[in-house]
Amino acid sequence: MDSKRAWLVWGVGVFAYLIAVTQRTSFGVAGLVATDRFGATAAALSAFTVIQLVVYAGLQIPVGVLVDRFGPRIMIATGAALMAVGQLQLAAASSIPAGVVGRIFVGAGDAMTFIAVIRLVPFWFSTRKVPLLTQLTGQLGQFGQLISIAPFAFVLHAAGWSPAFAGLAALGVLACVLAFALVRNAPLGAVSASSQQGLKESMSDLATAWRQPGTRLGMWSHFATQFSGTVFVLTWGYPFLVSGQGLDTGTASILLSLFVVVGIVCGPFLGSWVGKHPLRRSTMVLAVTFAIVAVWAAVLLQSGPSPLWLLVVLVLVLAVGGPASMIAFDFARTFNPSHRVGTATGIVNVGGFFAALVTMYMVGLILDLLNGTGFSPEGLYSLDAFRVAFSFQFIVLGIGIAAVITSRRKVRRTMAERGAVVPPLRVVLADSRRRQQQYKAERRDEKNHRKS
Ligand SMILES: N[C@@H](Cc1c[nH]cn1)C(=O)NCC(=O)O
Repeated sequence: MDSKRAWLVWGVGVFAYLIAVTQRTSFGVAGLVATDRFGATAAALSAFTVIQLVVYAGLQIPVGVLVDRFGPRIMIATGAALMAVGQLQLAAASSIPAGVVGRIFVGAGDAMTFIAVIRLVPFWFSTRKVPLLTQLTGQLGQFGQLISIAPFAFVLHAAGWSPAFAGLAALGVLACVLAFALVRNAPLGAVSASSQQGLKESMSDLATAWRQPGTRLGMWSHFATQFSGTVFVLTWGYPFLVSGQGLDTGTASILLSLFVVVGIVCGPFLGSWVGKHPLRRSTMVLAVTFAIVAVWAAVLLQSGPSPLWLLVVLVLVLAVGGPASMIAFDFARTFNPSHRVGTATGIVNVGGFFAALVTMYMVGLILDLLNGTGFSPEGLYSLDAFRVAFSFQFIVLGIGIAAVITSRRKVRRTMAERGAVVPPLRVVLADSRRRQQQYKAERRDEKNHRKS
């Protein structure tokens, strides 16, 4: 536990996840070049990202079961290898179907990585460190986006399509080799991170993980906090900022890069806060979700473009949703026995990505419908059209908030049946105020006593 070896294993895991995020986000950066190469329309191009995400989200639960069955090492290495194959296929592809096949491989390999990497953390580190390291894993991985935005984009424009994607495939091979060589599922002599159970037992574990209210609380927490930022970064944020709000492309790109910075600043804070206040995790999830509702309301209720400071606040709040969504994995870990954590993590991870896919699709659909009916003379990506289309998020946020509150009630009831009662927040706050006053009064008395 907490040994040098533990840091090495975790470091390689984080590297593999960072490379997975690079592979995931690389196609977004290549949009314009892809239009020329495949002679594709915008709709056909968005299919690349949507299909990749559908594969990713669809594989979360089977992959979670496989992580429990075979352990993280083999899953991380296989995931990296699949992504390398996918990027090689894309490097060679010159038709849309061939390109989509490449992205399917990338989505499948990506699906294997994150769940397996955060599964390593509780096996290698003491319980005290786990929430912080889980956060750091999530946030450090997001730097993969910056590799897509800068070095990958540079190679793409300087050397061309095939060398750029072949380069990404090489990074995948490197991650695969490092994972095979250096990652071990658990320290020597510790309970193994893989189990010998068959399909029947795995299915029964899946059902048990789903029935556990803490797993569902995690899934809904992920659902509520993560989707709005994911939709913004992966699809509609850039056109909203540039065409809708009238920002120049440089400012819009800087705002989108802020996501990574905010995550790395807030992640450790949220991680240590969760470690200190495990009974208040869902309160933090709700606070962040309400902040997302409030900031979207403030932006979408403006009759014209929002001032820049408000757009910066929007991006900051959406970005905090990333670290807040990592709290969801803490629920999966603490409410399930270790042999079922991979399965529970897979269930949790479906939440945010499912909500993001539905929202991406619905925003596009509403924009198309409004354009078809001539709602806005300024065209498909006008601010008014975005204001209507983005309002769809309030429905998804509302569902998320209601589901978090309902599943939290269920979790607390189950805990109370076992004798662990979670006191209401107002009682805790009143108690802490009373203790502070008492402490101050005692200090005052002590001073007076010394003086006299
Ligand atoms: N919550 C995210 C990770 C994250 C952290 N900050 C911003 N995003 C998540 O669910 N990750 C899963 C993955 O495969 O990336």
